Amino acid sequence: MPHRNAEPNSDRDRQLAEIRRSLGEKSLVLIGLMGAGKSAVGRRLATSLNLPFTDADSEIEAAAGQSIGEIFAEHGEAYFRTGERKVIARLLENGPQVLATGGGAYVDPETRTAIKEHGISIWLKANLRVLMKRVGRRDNRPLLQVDNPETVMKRLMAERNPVYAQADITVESKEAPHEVMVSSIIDALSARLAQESAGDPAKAQ
Ligand SMILES: Nc1ncnc2c1ncn2[C@@H]1O[C@H](COP(=O)(O)OP(=O)(O)O)[C@@H](O)[C@H]1O
Ligand SMILES: O=C(O)C1=C[C@@H](OP(=O)(O)O)[C@@H](O)[C@H](O)C1
Ligand SMILES: [Mg+2]
Repeated sequence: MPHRNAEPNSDRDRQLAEIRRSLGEKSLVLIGLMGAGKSAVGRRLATSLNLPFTDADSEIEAAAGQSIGEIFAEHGEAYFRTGERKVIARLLENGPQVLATGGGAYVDPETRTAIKEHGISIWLKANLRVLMKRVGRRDNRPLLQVDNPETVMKRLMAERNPVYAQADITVESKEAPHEVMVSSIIDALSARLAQESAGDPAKAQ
């Protein structure tokens, strides 16, 4: 029954078009801890919204001509953070897009201010068990190349979660297919837009 199938699709299309329109030149910026799904889910979110996708870590690697691991090993974390700050400031000029940041980016006050100015931030919030399960698959995160990565992750959660909580939108990153995460993000964005257009004073701060 083409008519019955067409209705939900066009509703979805309208929802996606409304999000794109409301963004203007702003970027959707994914923040959260290592393993939250910023890169993997961000890429699919961009496809759904028909927006370009950018991964800040890949851009840092391209600018440096080195992998994140090499940058940390050869120059140290402070050098990486300086590059990250510069690269994200540059990338934020290219909206609209979906921008996946590395886990430490939003914790930097300058980068956080730039994201607030040029983006809508989305915190993918996951619990320790989910994060550890996901980061265990690859060894490309220098901060976790230690004897007890779970201790480091716990410390980072304690330090960073209160900062991530400043995000415009929080979406729980659960054990669900990537596409389910994309739908949750799109619904959360739509709900926020609806609140904004209704002039919710809680959103005017
Ligand atoms: N919702 C999800 N369900 C299952 N696996 C996921 C989900 N989100 C991300 N992953 C997987 O977890 C790993 C880490 O995800 P990634 O996007 O690299 O995280 P981040 O960029 O936030 O560090 C990848 O293998 C990714 O495919
Ligand atoms: O949390 C962090 O400080 C980091 C997260 C990594 O990105 P992901 O969050 O995409 O893994 C990467 O930027 C670097 O290893 C440092
Ligand atoms: Mg990533």
